[in-house]
Amino acid sequence: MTTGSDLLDLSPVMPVVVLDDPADAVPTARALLAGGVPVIELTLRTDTALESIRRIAAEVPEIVVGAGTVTTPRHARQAAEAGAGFLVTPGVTDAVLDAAAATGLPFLPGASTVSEAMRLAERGLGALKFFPAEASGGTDFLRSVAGPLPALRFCPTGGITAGSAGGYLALPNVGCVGGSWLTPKDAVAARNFGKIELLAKQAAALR
Ligand SMILES: O=C(O)C(=O)C[C@H](O)[C@H](O)COP(=O)(O)O
Repeated sequence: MTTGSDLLDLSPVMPVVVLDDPADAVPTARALLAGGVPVIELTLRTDTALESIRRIAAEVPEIVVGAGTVTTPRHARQAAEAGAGFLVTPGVTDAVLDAAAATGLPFLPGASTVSEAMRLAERGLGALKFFPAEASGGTDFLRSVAGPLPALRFCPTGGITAGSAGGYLALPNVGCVGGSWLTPKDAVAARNFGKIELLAKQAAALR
């Protein structure tokens, strides 16, 4: 896997995962894999996220582990050092773009307007995270941009549910959708990894 576009083809759903306890990282990754989802995005919203990435990269090599919520150049460097296989950002700045490019990792930069998408395309980035998807026009936005920007592919994320994912995945410019619903907080807290596996199985069958 070498490009952002390859990332969009790994699974219909990119699981966006917030973990507080790195002890949950490996079992969560294994549950997703067992359900047929071979990719996991650990958000850098918790202090322990880098340790979770480290553990998954070392102990579950069959899953592609990446870092989400990359909002600073430092995040990009730290995630790469921890063994992340890809980076995802909610939006971009020039500094974050440069730092992400310097890691050499496949990268999904966030965009929510046509101008942002065009600027990223100009830098050779053709696979984008459309965030926040529901708040920024959802499937109507994606249908509209497919006309003027037919080469761009998206991973819409933000407010998408098991129920609304299918509508996004039916669009030709959507590679996958991102969502946190595969790893609900209560299931992680209860260490109910069977529930995560079941949700992953349902997500894997979406396309
Ligand atoms: O953390 C980030 O980098 C983000 O951009 C935000 C997340 O992608 C969304 O919060 C996904 O979460 P849900 O809306 O619950 O599916």
